[in-house]
Amino acid sequence: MTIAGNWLDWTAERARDWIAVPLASDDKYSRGVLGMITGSREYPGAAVLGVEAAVRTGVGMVRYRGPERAENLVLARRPEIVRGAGRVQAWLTGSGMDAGTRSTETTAMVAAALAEGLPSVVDAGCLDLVVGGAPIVITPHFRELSALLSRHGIEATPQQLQQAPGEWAVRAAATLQVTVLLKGSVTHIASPAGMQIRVSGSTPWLATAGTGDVLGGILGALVATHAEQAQNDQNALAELAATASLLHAQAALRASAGGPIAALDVAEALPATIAALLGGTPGR
Ligand SMILES: NC(=O)C1=CN([C@@H]2O[C@H](COP(=O)(O)OP(=O)(O)OC[C@H]3O[C@@H](n4cnc5c(N)ncnc54)[C@H](OP(=O)(O)O)[C@@H]3O)[C@@H](O)[C@H]2O)[C@@H](O)CC1
Ligand SMILES: Nc1ncnc2c1ncn2[C@@H]1O[C@H](COP(=O)(O)OP(=O)(O)O)[C@@H](O)[C@H]1O
Repeated sequence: MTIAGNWLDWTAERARDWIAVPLASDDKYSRGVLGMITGSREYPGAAVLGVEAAVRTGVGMVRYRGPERAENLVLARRPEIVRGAGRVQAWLTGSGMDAGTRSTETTAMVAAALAEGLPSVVDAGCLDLVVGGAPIVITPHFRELSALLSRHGIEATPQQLQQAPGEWAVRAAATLQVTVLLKGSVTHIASPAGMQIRVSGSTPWLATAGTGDVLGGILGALVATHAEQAQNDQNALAELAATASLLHAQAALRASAGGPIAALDVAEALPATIAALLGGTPGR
């Protein structure tokens, strides 16, 4: 473990502790159910990417709610997914949505989901719906965080955020009172309680469309499988976020092997990445 300044550099050893390995006594519900409200008519593919990543990370079940086209694509790719309303342990919302074109019905559905107070991951097109003080982790890139801060009266360009990502992640967590995962070549995670974690060692081949949607799915699955801890402790949410980012980076390295990758390749590399992280012991 390295701590540079106030930043804790996240390691595989620490990430390992946040993989919920199922026990003989588990069933799908005891492992945790992730509710996903993602995708839109404009971006149906983002729903597929997030669902694939969540399933490949390991979760008891995914319940998906979204527009018909996205739902059809999700089910065509992953028949394991259950559609419609139902009980969940955590939510992932916003990937593949645009706050500017989001329907009133979708806005109401996401607001109701977040109002349940369950631990939630909020991405892209639902960042405007975040309420401080809840067990929420947001996953913006620089443009998204710049726009979100502006809603709270703080003006900073995406370029300014990129020049000092750690400082801005900390400031955003304090202002918004949620855990912030600020994406970049180095990803910075800050909790309102003051935890600061950095994840590096990825590959620039990750700079391709849809990899952020994959990260959302990974984090959603990790939160759903640790719902109780995430509910009660913003620092647990920060450690889960760091673990998701580390898995994302390692899956990208595995999928890339030095060459180009597509977002779905990263999701598909997750099971082998997780097995390697756990030490490759079957049944561990
Ligand atoms: N497969 C899927 O379903 C995918 C779905 N996705 C989903 O898409 C949603 C929006 O996410 P995002 O990151 O694209 O949004 P955002 O920060 O508003 O960026 C817009 C900015 O980019 C700029 N810009 C555009 N084109 C440019 C160009 N050629 N060269 C240079 N600049 C260019 C544009 O600038 P402008 O054209 O206005 O000058 C504007 O500033 C989100 O829900 C995400 O989940 C993605 O994950 C991808 C895969
Ligand atoms: N140059 C880079 N090096 C390493 N990782 C990167 C780089 N650029 C982007 N990433 C990672 O790729 C992902 C891109 O996410 P995002 O910007 O939301 O894309 P999208 O909206 O297309 O899914 C993030 O996890 C980010 O940390």
